[in-house]
Amino acid sequence: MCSCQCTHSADKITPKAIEPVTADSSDALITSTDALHPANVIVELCSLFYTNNWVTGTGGGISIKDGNKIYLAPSGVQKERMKPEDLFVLDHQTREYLRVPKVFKPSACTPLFMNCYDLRNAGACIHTHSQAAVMVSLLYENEFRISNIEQIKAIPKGFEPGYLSFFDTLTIPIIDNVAHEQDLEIPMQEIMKKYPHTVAVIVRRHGIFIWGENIWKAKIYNEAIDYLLELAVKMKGFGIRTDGGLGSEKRDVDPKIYDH
Ligand SMILES: CSC[C@@H](O)[C@@H](O)C(=O)COP(=O)(O)O
Ligand SMILES: [Zn+2]
Repeated sequence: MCSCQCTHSADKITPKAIEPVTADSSDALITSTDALHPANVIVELCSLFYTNNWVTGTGGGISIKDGNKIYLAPSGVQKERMKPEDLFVLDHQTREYLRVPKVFKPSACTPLFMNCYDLRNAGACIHTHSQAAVMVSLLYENEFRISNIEQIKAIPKGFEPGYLSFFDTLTIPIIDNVAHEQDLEIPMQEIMKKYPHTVAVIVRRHGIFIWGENIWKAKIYNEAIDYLLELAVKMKGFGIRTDGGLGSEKRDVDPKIYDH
């Protein structure tokens, strides 16, 4: 019975909202002298990615999962100035915040990072506003495909253990952007189910989401994929095919003509 003495069954009672945990009482979650603590790694990598032009102007974000705890960069933060105390910590099972920073709101990327944890059992997710990803999303329609480039070998096959070979084709799906980033949650889930082997999703005119078993794998995938995206844009500029074929690509000034 519920507390109002009515006949509602207890299992239909909405759980009482847990009081938000203040930053003061939960600083231990993000305070460590260990450079490999997730809070310190997120700060380090956000700063590094800023210098690569991947997360400038507050765009993009990084999240790391450590056991049941999910560490998230906050919304609207200048990534190169971010500190461990700016981070959110979320309990994966209960979806309750274990820690909220004093000033920042949760990132709009949060539901998209949760997609990676829920659907792929990822250990970390990276979102960048890479210009190469944006350019590729304008040059390819539904998929980015590239083959016969050495750097492909840094990307996992996905369908079985091991990495792609030089002659394999790396395929990354592209979805359309929406007005509010959190509304990408369902389209991203759908494309992740349609491409069960991919470690990344490109969002047209926006950027890219990349995940991995842990943050260091995700970092490698992000660097390797961005290298391939940037290279593909240059290759297309010279009319060179990205599928490994030797012939020139048909050049067309109509931006509606996409590669296949
Ligand atoms: C430059 S604003 C970019 C945001 O709308 C969003 O795309 C993004 O990547 C970061 O969202 P945020 O809520 O600031 O973590
Ligand atoms: Zn974004």
